[in-house]
Amino acid sequence: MTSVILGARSLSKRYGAGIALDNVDLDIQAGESVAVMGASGSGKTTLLHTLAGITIPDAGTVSYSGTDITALNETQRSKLRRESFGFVFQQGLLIPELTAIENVALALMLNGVLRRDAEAQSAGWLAHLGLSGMEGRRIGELSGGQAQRVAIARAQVTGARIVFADEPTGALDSHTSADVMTALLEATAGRGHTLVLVTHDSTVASRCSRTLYMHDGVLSPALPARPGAAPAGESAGGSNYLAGPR
Ligand SMILES: Nc1ncnc2c1ncn2[C@@H]1O[C@H](COP(=O)(O)OP(=O)(O)OP(=O)(O)O)[C@@H](O)[C@H]1O
Repeated sequence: MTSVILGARSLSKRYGAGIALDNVDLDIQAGESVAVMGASGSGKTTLLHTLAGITIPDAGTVSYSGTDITALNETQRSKLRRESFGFVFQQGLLIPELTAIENVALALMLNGVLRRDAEAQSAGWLAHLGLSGMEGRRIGELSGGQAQRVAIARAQVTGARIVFADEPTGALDSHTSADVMTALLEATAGRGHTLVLVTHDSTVASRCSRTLYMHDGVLSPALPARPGAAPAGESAGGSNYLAGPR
């Protein structure tokens, strides 16, 4: 038995004359790890942000556990993001002035957890991710891979059912990248949670249970045969519907 946790229907998004999402349909099952690959500018980040309720599509819907998040107002969407989603981005989301444990605990404190309890839970996650003894270091005092593990701890400490990761290993060497992917997969799909990640790295994508490709805003389960060709698997005039594994 499968359960769709995140579903997109007929998503379209334009920026001026450019099309970032072109009639995208997608179902993601709980517990899946889905990698989205594709050329620069093909629409991967726009898709990730739209699925996460950060960007509102021009047309189409995104439903999370049966709720149409495109119909929620900004306050409701921020609450949903805070409580149910986690984010691991290549840069920008960790606060450099705070220590590792403060960065993780902040996610809980924003949900009303008292600092002492928040830090206790955060210490558990940091230890789980191999960062014992580094709780008091500021982000700049950590390596790239250690900082990404702090970001994974922060994304998971609230019990997020879906983690969205944009190039989570983009700045890391291949060894550290493999370690971060192991941590990210264990913290998400390993616990029955869901991971949606954007990557340019086919080795990273191969660690996920499914890889999708963006090409000029069109989502496909297979690489386009050649630049400019219609993505394989998409019949002429057919639907771009991508169901998860059954
Ligand atoms: N806020 C924005 N304003 C204008 N155009 C945008 C905006 N965000 C994205 N775009 C455009 O939409 C298209 C898709 O961008 P997006 O960032 O989703 O691509 P991407 O596949 O993630 O690229 P990359 O791999 O380089 O990060 C690009 O042509 C981009 O220039």
